[in-house]
Amino acid sequence: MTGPDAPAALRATGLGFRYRARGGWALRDCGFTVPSGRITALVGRNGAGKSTLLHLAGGLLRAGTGELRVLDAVPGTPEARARVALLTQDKPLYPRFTVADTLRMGEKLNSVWDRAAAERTVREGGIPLTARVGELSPGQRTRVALALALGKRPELLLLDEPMADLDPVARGEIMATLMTEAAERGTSIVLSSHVLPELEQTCDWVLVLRDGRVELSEDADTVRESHTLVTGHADQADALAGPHTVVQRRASGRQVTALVRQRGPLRGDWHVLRPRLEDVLIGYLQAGDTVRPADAERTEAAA
Ligand SMILES: Nc1ncnc2c1ncn2[C@@H]1O[C@H](COP(=O)(O)OP(=O)(O)OP(=O)(O)O)[C@@H](O)[C@H]1O
Repeated sequence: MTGPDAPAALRATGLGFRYRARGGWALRDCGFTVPSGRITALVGRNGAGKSTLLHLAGGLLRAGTGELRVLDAVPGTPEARARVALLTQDKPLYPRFTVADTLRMGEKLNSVWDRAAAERTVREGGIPLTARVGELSPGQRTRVALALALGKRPELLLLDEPMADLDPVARGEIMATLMTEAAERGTSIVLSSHVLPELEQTCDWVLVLRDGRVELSEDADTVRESHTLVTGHADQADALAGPHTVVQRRASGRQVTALVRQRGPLRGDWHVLRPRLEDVLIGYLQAGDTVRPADAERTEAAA
């Protein structure tokens, strides 16, 4: 179901998780909503918490604090398992099975099964149904694992770096398959990836994690439109941290370049560029020197 009454694909409140009772937090105080029917780019640097979030959503881990819901269901319950498919990075498949055996297993394990969709995904990669899984390349195994996930006809498809070991042609094909899934069936897709240019064309929602916290969960067009890349004389840099949020700032001599979440007109003499989604995401990933309005106010108060 899509539309305004559709349940959110993912909804988190105060979500936290740590792998060991006294270990660090892999996710901390995460609150966000990803609407259904979207293709979501889950982005963050290594160790940001992307796999942890997907494993929680897929029911492989249980939330430590707070709450996570998938399509309004508790992850890991029979209701959620029937509607959600998760493709993990390790893609667990039986190496002794042939591809045909693997798809037959998918058919047996799932109450809904679309054999044609599963076989098409495999065939598009030129993988014979008689091939043994253990003798496939990592990219070919990815395709078989994806065929299992798609055959299940999930309402929510969670993909942890699905493109990592695919060749460029296969990446394009898989992206096209995912876009068709979303457009024709309203499937919600959340995919983690480090390949930002590929996300630009495909994704219409972005979820950015940094150090286990949510930095951004927003419509991709809104993200593009609300950010600007500005360049100008460093003297006027302080004027940026007024109503705006300086996501990232880089100085070079007397010039400063900043990615700004703009709220209202800019004061000062700035050369302004509209960034690509990729530029905005990189800005958030690099944002060690973030200056927010609140930070600026604290700095001013302390001065
Ligand atoms: N099995 C585990 N045991 C203990 N700590 C873990 C485990 N898996 C992940 N972590 C820790 O949890 C944090 C989040 O890791 P996670 O794998 O979710 O990040 P990620 O964003 O998926 O990273 P990457 O881009 O490298 O795949 C990291 O600090 C990591 O060291």
